[in-house]
Amino acid sequence: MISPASRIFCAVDTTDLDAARILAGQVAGAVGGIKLGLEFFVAQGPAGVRAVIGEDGPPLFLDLKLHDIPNTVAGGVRAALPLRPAFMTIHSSGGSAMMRAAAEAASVAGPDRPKMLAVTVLTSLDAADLSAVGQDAAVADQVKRLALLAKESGMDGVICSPAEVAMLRAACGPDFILMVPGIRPVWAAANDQKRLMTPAQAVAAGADHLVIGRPITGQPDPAEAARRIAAEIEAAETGEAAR
Ligand SMILES: O=c1ccn([C@@H]2O[C@H](COP(=O)(O)O)[C@@H](O)[C@H]2O)c(=O)[nH]1
Repeated sequence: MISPASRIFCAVDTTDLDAARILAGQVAGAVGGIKLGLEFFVAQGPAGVRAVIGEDGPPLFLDLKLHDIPNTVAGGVRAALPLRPAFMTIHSSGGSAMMRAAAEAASVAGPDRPKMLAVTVLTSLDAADLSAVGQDAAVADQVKRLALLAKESGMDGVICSPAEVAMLRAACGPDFILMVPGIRPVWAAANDQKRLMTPAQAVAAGADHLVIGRPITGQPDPAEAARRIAAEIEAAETGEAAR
């Protein structure tokens, strides 16, 4: 069974290289991997990623959320392969041809290729936000539609909110990876996240991995916060097993 700590990818969202290295060092051993995304990558680029992860560092989730025409996204994926990410993201709303091109580009790396994940509906959006951009489907229906398209288009999994995990696990099967942000322990602030649940609820619903930033990185002792979250997941899992 996958350990609670190894499910957690800590989102290191900063522009500062030293701060990122310190955070990654602090949470090493308390989480399963490090997520570096837009904010860090724009500021520090591939060299910064290498400086944080190192040669034999933790699994890297490179969350660039690529969204462009198929040729450009495929080029972006190929350019990221030397960083050896375990996971990469593109936007499912870029469409099937874009996702297929990305999957094909990743496959060049062979068995060590990154697992390709498609963002469905950002966890910061609710029904009113979707409606404002012309999408009047219920959020869960839109997430399901995009996840099924992602699966058909060769994606290994999706990014979804914890609220859609149980539904997607049933719709997409046991092997489709569900990487889940919008995670908030009861003791953490929601910030800009709108579709959220606790870590224990997300894992109980069937999430494979949890992406957690501010509830860990905003604490005075990030490692202690990560361990606290892992303990909450473990308590829920043990309780479930005992029932
Ligand atoms: O729908 C999405 C997709 C990605 N994210 C990313 O996850 C982390 C969450 O950070 P918190 O501080 O725990 O809110 C962040 O890096 C986002 O870019 C997401 O939140 N929602």
